[in-house]
Amino acid sequence: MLTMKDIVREGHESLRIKATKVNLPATEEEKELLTKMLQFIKNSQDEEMIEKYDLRSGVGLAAPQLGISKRMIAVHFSDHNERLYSYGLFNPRIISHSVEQTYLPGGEGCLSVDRDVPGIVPRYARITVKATTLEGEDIKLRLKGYAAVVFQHEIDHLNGVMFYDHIDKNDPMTPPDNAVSVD
Ligand SMILES: Cc1nc(NNC(=O)[C@H](CC2CCCC2)CN(O)CO)c(F)c(N2CCN3CCOC[C@@H]3C2)n1
Ligand code: NI
Repeated sequence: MLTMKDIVREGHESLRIKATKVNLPATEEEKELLTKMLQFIKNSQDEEMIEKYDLRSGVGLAAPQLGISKRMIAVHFSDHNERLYSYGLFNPRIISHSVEQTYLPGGEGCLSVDRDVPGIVPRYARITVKATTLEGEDIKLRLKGYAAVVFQHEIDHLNGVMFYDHIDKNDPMTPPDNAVSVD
C-alpha cells in the first residue's frame, strides 16, 4: 500500500514537468498503480488508517506526486450535495470552463507541500472534464464548486503547476472580482 513516504515533496522534478499521456488501454502495471492511488486516498480518510500509518488526509492524488510523470489522478470525496466522486482517471483534460471563478475560502494545501501557504487560489467555477476511467470507460464530467476545485488542483499537477502558483503575491487574501466562494 502507498504511504506518505511514497509522496515526493517540493523540489522533486516530477512536480514541475508536464506528465506524459498514458497509452490506452493501460497496462496492468498502470491499472495497479491507479488502484493503489485511489486506495491511498480512501485510507487517508479513515481514522484508524491515519493513526496506524501516519497519513495526511487527502481528497485527491496525482501520479507525479509519486515521482511518476504520467497523466493519472485519483479522487475520492463527496461534494456539498453529498454526490460521491470516487474515480481513478487516465488522461483527464479540461475541455471547457467558465469565465467565472471560484475558490476555497480557507485556501488550499498539498500533500507534496510540507508547509502552510496562505492565500486565495482562484479556480474556474465550472469545468467540463473528459477522461478514461480505471475500468476503461470514456467519461465526461460537468463539475462546479468544490468538485471543480479538486479536479483543477489534480490536473494542475499533471502540468507541473502547484496551487500556490495561482495566489496573487501582491494581494493573496483578496478573492478575484468575478469569483464566488465555494460554500
Ligand atoms: C480540500 C481538502 N483537502 C484535503 N487535503 N488536501 C488534499 O486533498 C490535496 C488536494 C486538495 C487541496 C485543495 C483541493 C484539492 C491533496 N493534493 O496534494 C493532491 O494533489 C482534505 F483532506 C480535505 N478533507 C475534506 C473531506 N474530508 C472527508 C473525511 O476525511 C477527511 C477529508 C479531509 N479537504
Ligand atoms: Ni496537491
